[in-house]
Amino acid sequence: MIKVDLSHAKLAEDLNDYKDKVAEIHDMIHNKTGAGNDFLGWVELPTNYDKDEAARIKAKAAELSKEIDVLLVCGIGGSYLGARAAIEAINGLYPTNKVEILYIGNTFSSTYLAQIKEYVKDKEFGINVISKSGTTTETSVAFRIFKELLEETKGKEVAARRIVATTDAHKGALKTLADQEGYEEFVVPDDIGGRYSVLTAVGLFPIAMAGIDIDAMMEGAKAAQDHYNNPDLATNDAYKYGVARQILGKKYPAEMFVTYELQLSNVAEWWKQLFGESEGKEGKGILPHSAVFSTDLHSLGQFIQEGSKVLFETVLKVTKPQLDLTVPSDPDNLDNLNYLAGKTVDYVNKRACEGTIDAHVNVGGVPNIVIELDEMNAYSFGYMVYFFEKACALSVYLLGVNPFNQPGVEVYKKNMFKLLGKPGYEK
Ligand SMILES: O=P(O)(O)OC[C@H]1O[C@H](O)[C@H](O)[C@@H](O)[C@@H]1O
Repeated sequence: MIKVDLSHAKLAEDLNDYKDKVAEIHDMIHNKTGAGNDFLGWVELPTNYDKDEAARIKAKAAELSKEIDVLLVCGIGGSYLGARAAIEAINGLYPTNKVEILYIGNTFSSTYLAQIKEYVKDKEFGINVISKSGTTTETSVAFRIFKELLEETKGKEVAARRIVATTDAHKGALKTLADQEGYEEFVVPDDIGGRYSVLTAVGLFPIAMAGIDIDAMMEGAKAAQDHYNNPDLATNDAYKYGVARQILGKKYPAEMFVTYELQLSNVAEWWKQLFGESEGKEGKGILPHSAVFSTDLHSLGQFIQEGSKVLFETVLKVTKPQLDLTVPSDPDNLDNLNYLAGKTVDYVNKRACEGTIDAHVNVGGVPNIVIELDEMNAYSFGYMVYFFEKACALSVYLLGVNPFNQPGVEVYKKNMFKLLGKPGYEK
């Protein structure tokens, strides 16, 4: 399903030197003995996720899909990126499923929110409000605005039926509100942090609303859980990737995650939070960056090829496209393109990928890690998520950092609260 190719990575160290350390960290993860060990619920989630809740998710999604045309997914960071990554990667950017999925709660941009308000005001819409803490300000502000709109246009009873809250099982403002209003509630497990939560209700409900098979996604994740439950660096590709990026990280401050499909740009955003928030602390970490090729080769390609040597690339290559087209033959051939007639567009895309890797690695001196995924569907998405989660935990432990906290995120919030006059933050 996933193959990691390090033949273009130009590693300055032997992977094998990390064998013992990796086996040790594998034990730390599985025996929960490392820093942040109360956030390791994702490790066995594909096996022991709440099946009753999954059934409720499917039932509510089926029921709500009959009633609404637009679902507003109201969350930020780990509370929306995974769902968005999955929905776009699997359904594409112009999907045919009945319910349109839009994202709010991920910004204070008044223009963005006002435009969405205008767009949905005469439509049949519902809201999935998602927040582990239940107090994130971006999410709370957007939810208040759209809850009011829904209640005003449809009445409180219909609104309560069309609002689904995904939050902590026991505490937080959103939990209190959901209990009081009688919303359908789903749970963010205590032992799973936001950036590791896509395979919980956080991701599964919006993904189900997009018409995607969440059982297949969890089966894919389970296959990856079994496959990567293996301390042997020589055969565990998730660990190979985790180690390789740390070896490269000693020389290069940035890692550029590259895909060749526009619909994977939010997989990159999800990946950036996963690695950036897990690793960027104590003055350490590789800056996670991303690009979609060949699109960005026409903007960033020059820098990558010949600019300062600050990055290595991690290329996610999906072998089989979901759809394909053939370049037509043209008798006049005025555009001189007949040499491609009869070839598929994906054939061209793959040659662009091969040519770019060769140019960047062998001419530009930019190391490439290539991660090959055979296809993109619900099953393989679940598999891929688990692969990156496991690789991330290993990689960040290898750096000597707790992968599961994010103390730095609070600093801007405190400043903002002070400036906004939030009670308790005045001085
Ligand atoms: O789910 P929430 O509690 O609303 O949090 C949403 C996001 O914002 C926080 O500030 C954290 O940095 C993220 O890790 C989290 O995913």
